[in-house]
Amino acid sequence: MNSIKNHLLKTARNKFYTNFNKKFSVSQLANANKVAVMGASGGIGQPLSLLLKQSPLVDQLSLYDIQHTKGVGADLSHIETKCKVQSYVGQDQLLESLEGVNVVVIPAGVPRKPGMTRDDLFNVNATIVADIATAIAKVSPEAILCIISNPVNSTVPIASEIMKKHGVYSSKKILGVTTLDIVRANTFVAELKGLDVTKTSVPVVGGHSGNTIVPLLSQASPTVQFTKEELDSLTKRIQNAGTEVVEAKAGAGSATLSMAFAGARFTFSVLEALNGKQGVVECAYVAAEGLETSYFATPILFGKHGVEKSLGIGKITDYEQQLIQTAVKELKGNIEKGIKFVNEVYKS
Ligand SMILES: NC(=O)c1ccc[n+]([C@@H]2O[C@H](COP(=O)([O-])OP(=O)(O)OC[C@H]3O[C@@H](n4cnc5c(N)ncnc54)[C@H](O)[C@@H]3O)[C@@H](O)[C@H]2O)c1
Ligand SMILES: O=C(O)C[C@H](O)C(=O)O
Repeated sequence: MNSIKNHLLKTARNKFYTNFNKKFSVSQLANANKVAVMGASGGIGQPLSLLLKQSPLVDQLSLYDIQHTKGVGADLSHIETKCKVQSYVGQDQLLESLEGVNVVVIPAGVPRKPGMTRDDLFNVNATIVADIATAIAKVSPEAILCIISNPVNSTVPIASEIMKKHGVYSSKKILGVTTLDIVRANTFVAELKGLDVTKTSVPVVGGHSGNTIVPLLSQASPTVQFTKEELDSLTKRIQNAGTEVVEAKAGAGSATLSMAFAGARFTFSVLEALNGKQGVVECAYVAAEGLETSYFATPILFGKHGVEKSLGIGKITDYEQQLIQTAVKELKGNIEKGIKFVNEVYKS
């Protein structure tokens, strides 16, 4: 009886891992990867850590937060996967939490409430991200940073300026996570056009707030035709999807579960490329060259050291060109604000 039960359990478990690995195309497991989640006890941090704990790509998970990490860590550590979990709580353990990590995912900081813009989070989250980036610069300067904390348009320049101050800056390693915009665009386009969502892919470029989110619907794969009305309403929905969740949560925060999914997908892509997989591409908000702003999200080819190269925005329509013009104006201000904060306001 027991052996039948064991067999069934094993089969179910193997099926789960096979499906999970297929979903995230886990193919390279050779390297030892240690991932830190900063803000691990939060609405995003907890489900994100759960997804990372399940992945064979992650050997060690370091959980850091200013509260509750011991409980989250104890809970996750009972899951029967090979990934080892360590938890760190409070400022005193910040540096220790980053020892030996090669990827740091940062969802630390306050979320929006109805009526707020992402930029309204700047006053609180700028310091949180700057403090964490300072610790990374000191302890794990080689690590790749995946920044989720809003306003991403400013927190990525903030982390970059901190690294520059400490003489450890590499534009290849500081990544703003915009994956949720792509996940949403794929979902909404597939729903509208009756496509298989697992085979639908829409690049989203620019930044990560309102008008700066620019879906390139003309580059959707498979190729789809949209009327002007469809273009307007899809673009608007993708740009406002974060607000849609904030309003539905009515004061209880912003997107957490879909963000954990998107954050895990992004982290797995970064890890796969670190492990040597070729051809890994995700959109990300990174330092840009040859564009109108110094940071811009485009499809990025990842490699063993983070960003291998930007694949650019490709051929776009006049409609998309206009969206980009609007995005650029706002992005420039967001970027300038982040740079100014580190150089004129922040005291580490
Ligand atoms: N990039 C995106 O697409 C995207 C999507 C959703 C949310 N976000 C952003 O992610 C952030 C987190 O959202 P959430 O819903 O998880 O919020 P949350 O309040 O549920 O969790 C945030 C966590 O950060 C922790 N924290 C606060 N200060 C910290 C510090 N100095 N060091 C370490 N941890 C600290 C808190 O204790 C909390 O556990 C917000 O800024 C939100 O706007 C970004
Ligand atoms: O909307 C927010 O404030 C959170 C996040 O940036 C999102 O897009 O869901």
